[in-house]
Amino acid sequence: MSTSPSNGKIIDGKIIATALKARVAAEVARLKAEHGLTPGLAVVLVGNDPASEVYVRNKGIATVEAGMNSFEYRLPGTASQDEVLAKVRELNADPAVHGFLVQFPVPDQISQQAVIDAIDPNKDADGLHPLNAGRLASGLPAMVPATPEGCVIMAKLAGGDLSGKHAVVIGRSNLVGKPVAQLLLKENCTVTIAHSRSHDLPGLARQADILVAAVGRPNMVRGDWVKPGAIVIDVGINRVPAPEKGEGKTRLVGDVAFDEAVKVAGAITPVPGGVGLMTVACLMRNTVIAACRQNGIALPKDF
Ligand SMILES: Nc1nc(=O)c2c([nH]1)NC[C@@H]1CN(c3ccc(C(=O)N[C@@H](CCC(=O)O)C(=O)O)cc3)C=[N+]21
Repeated sequence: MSTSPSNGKIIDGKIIATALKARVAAEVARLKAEHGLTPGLAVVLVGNDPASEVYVRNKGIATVEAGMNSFEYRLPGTASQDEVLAKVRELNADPAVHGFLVQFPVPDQISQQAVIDAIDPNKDADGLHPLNAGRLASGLPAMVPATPEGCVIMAKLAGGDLSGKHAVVIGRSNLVGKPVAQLLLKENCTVTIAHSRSHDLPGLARQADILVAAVGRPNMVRGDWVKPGAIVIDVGINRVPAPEKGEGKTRLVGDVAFDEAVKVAGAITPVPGGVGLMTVACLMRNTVIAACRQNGIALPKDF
């Protein structure tokens, strides 16, 4: 990417995601012109969680802007697991849908894992199916989860070659912590996965050349957890009360106490305007990758 990745030490997710989405749109145009193929992404939303509504809308807009077909399916919050699985099987069989995801969280009566397991691994836009997780861990071609991919793209733009650097990932979820650790390992980092039971989290974090915070606890990582000059990637998206904006208002904060960490870090992603935007851009890219694999079309090596 030719665009500057950062404005001083703040890694600008808007600039990087915009450049990636433009790259995706160009590839979509080529697929249409040369192969008559329009990639399609479907999103399934169960219930009407307000945050999910925002994300699903953003994904739909980005899909259309990239020139792809966007499909949105809504099921009531009372839907049974069988009803959700029936929708998954329908999308598995729909030739216009090359990638899809079921937006999380799903209501309590539905098993998130059962939903993931039912998705055709080739259409698994989120890269969460155990086959894709295993393929990633084995160094095989896989659908890669979008948020972790976005984290690593940002870290590389800020830090160049990551080889030999110590990456400390705080968080061990299947959605972010584990896959981001795998991707950093692929970049030849020395990787530590830390979590809520780790002894001396601040001490572990201070060893990091690349610190990834993916815990879901607002402002948990303080300025004195950051090694001077480290690259800090903040995956947290936490809504907290913002009385200064008015009664009942909220604002978005990450897992990192930004105002403290920005003084110490060499580079840091903001929230909002950081990793979240890359999640959407990488999801667009995944849809193109899935469409090409399903149709035996080769992508440029640097895509
Ligand atoms: N199956 C599934 N796959 C997901 O990838 C998935 C999911 N479920 N459930 C929820 C999380 C969260 N997520 C985000 C996507 C975009 C932004 C995003 O665009 N953020 C902007 C704006 C945020 C705002 O203003 O609300 C920003 O950070 O600047 C954030 C978060 C995808 N997730």
